[in-house]
Amino acid sequence: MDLAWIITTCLFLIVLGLLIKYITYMSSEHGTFKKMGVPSLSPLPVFGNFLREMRIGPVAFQEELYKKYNTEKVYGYYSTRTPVLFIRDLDMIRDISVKHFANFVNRRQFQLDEPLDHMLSMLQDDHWKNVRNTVSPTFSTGKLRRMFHHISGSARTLVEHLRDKKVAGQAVELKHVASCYTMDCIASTGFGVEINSLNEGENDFVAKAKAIMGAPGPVIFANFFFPFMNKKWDKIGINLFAKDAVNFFSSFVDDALKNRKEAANNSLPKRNDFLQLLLESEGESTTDNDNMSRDEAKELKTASGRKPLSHNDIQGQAIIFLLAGYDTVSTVLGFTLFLLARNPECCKRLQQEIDDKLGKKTPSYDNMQDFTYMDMCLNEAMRLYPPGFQLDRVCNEDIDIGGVHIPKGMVVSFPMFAIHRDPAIWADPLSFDPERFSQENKSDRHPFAHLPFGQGPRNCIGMRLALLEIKVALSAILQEMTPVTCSKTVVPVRLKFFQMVAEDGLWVKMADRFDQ
Ligand code: HEM
Repeated sequence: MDLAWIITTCLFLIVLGLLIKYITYMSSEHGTFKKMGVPSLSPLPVFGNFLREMRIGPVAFQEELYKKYNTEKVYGYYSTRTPVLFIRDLDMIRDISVKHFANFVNRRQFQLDEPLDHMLSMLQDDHWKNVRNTVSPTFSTGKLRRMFHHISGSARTLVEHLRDKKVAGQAVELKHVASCYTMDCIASTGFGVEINSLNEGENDFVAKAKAIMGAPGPVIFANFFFPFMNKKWDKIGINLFAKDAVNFFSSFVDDALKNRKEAANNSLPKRNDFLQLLLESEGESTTDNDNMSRDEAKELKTASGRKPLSHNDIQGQAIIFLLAGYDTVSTVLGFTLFLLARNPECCKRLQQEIDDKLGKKTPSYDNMQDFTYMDMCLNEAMRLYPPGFQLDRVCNEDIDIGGVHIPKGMVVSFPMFAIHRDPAIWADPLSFDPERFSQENKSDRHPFAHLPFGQGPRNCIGMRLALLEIKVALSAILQEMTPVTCSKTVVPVRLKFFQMVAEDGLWVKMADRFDQ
């Protein structure tokens, strides 16, 4: 027999063996839901139901399944190899998020390089508790008050920009202007950097921040199809986030921290931004954190003692501050202004509230707290367009909840977008109606029917900062201008495939309030 033939045959058998092993491994969990007696989509080998999810996009996929299984408490699908249990029942969502939180501390893991794997959203168990405990006080009332002047400065720039557009009679794309405003807020409240992205375009900070935020793209799929690679992507030159941008921020944070320590040693004035607060927050107690209920704070305190944050921990929190606060805040601000333009009666009522509380005064931290109707409008905008449209947790120990046995290791997911538009919960769900959030109407509804910031100890840590940024911008804009629909306005809104972003943009014009 010729040697070349033997080598080719051996190679062929090795490749075939590896392929069979790969297919077997990737399909090995595909019987899970059948065994559990839980209804689910039938999986394809290796892919599970991933192809369908990618063909119609995760938002439409979530809604499709929610409607298909409308009489079930739970149902499943396979995200390539991984079984994902959708929880439709609101009592079960409550129990998983709060009552049985100890069983569901962590989120689904995606393998990220350092320091991204140290971002709070990615951390697990006691490491997460320790970092959350340390970072939480940086979002307390006192700390937000100290950041306030940065936010109101950015809002002034935004209003000036919109005023110019109004005078020129030009249309405005709300997601774009809201993103510039949010970037200015993040740069100043997070890093002590003053930028003016609306008028000055991209500097290094903005360009690198955008590179990190827009980065994962198709490479993220690698995580779904090669889950066993486990942090080895870096070694073969594949980075899920733009490496040079991550390095830029890592050095930026290092330099800033070094300067601040030196300044403190020389008794120079402190800055009032997230990095400074992160430096100071070590040693503070969670009782300073009015971001969460007493029970949640108690839950956090059970962590085994507080440890100082590592270098990677600090870097990770600086980057998550950037990642988690940019698209979310700009999405909510953009959609709220757009929905107000399309619902002039609601806009008028909100302007009346702003006039009553503020008159022509500049918004201050204290008068941001009692805008009841503004809260209702924001809640309604986040119902229709929740930036984090699906939440997940991983079960860390077998447990029975609501008559369903959830095994250890199971990924559970809350279909937030679909719940927020369920006609059985919300009458005429696609209409914008802030009255849904009046005290009376709220008390008639399940408290877990509205989840824009998540719930329980692992909810959004930046909620109060986010709402502050949005409210300051809204009140400053609506004090003197009204968003109105124009020839460029496209309705109904078509959402992009993977994000809570309008495919055709959110176009309006700004009208002078006092000309109408
Ligand atoms: C309107 C704006 C925002 C929305 C709608 C939003 C929404 C969310 C949601 C739904 C989660 C997951 C909660 C869960 O799993 O139960 C989350 C987590 C998180 N958010 Fe936000 N967010 C916003 C703004 C911000 C801002 C401004 C920051 C920081 C500056 C931030 C930082 C975080 C972090 C660090 C986590 C992970 C928390 C943890 O794992 O302990 N978010 N957010």
